Amino acid sequence: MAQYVIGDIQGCLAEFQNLLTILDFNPGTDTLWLTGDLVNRGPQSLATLRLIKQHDGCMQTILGNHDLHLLALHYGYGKLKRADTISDILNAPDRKELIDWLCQQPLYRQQKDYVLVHAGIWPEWTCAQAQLLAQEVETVLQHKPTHFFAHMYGNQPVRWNKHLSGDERLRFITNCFTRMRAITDYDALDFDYKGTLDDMPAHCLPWFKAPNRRNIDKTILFGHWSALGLYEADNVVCVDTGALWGGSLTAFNLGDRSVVQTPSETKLKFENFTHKK
Ligand SMILES: Nc1ncnc2c1ncn2[C@@H]1O[C@H](COP(=O)(O)OP(=O)(O)O)[C@@H](O)[C@H]1O
Repeated sequence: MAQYVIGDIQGCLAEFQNLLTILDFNPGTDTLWLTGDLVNRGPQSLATLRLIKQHDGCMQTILGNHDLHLLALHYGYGKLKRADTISDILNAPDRKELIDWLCQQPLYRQQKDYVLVHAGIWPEWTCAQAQLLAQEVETVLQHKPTHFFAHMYGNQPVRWNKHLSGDERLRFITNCFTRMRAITDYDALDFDYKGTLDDMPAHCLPWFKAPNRRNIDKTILFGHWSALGLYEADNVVCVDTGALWGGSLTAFNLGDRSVVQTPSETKLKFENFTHKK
């Protein structure tokens, strides 16, 4: 009856399957929370998405920025980039079923003392408020997807104001849940910084260290920030350890807070190569 949270898979199916084997994952009794970004940049986005959809009772996800990018492309918005590896999904015979299922996934999950989001929660929002704001976006995404994706891309506005309305409000909420890492000058979203905590410029702070942070009554589980890596402090746990970038895929056990990791296939191939040399 174990429950784990697993970081951004991004099409790294081999690492995901290795991790399930090490955990001795039992779909009948165990559950997974996935931090989103199931697809893109990695080698097996289509097979990963199919596997998770097939097990959606025991593998529960939320949406990350790369999942939203895939959905936007399906609805005719955004541009396929050179590094994207999601064309196989867009060309798949079961494209519609996969997209319809993905579009129904939330931005926020909560259970007992844990909350799951892809990137973070805006510091001034309590968990209860964040849950309602996520639902505002989910409602539009599920019922008016074409409208939602027509207005999703963009970095503005960078500050929260409860009077924000319409597409600007939806964009700000979506950007917090799926793209935020650092904030600048205590109250503005920063979209540039992706590096480590040690190298963060003086005018930036990670969202979870903001002095005005109000979502500290629960432990917030998130991914999205591979340079942060496994981070467990400040009432947050980051489990994105860069499976895609030669790091590892991480599972964090919500019962005893133990950690299991499996190295990325890229790293294994490199080590075998240098070993043979
Ligand atoms: N609101 C948005 N504005 C801009 N890009 C977005 C937005 N939502 C999703 N995306 C997608 O997020 C991805 C951003 O990639 P990148 O900046 O490299 O982030 P990451 O570090 O998560 O890979 C792109 O695929 C982009 O299309």
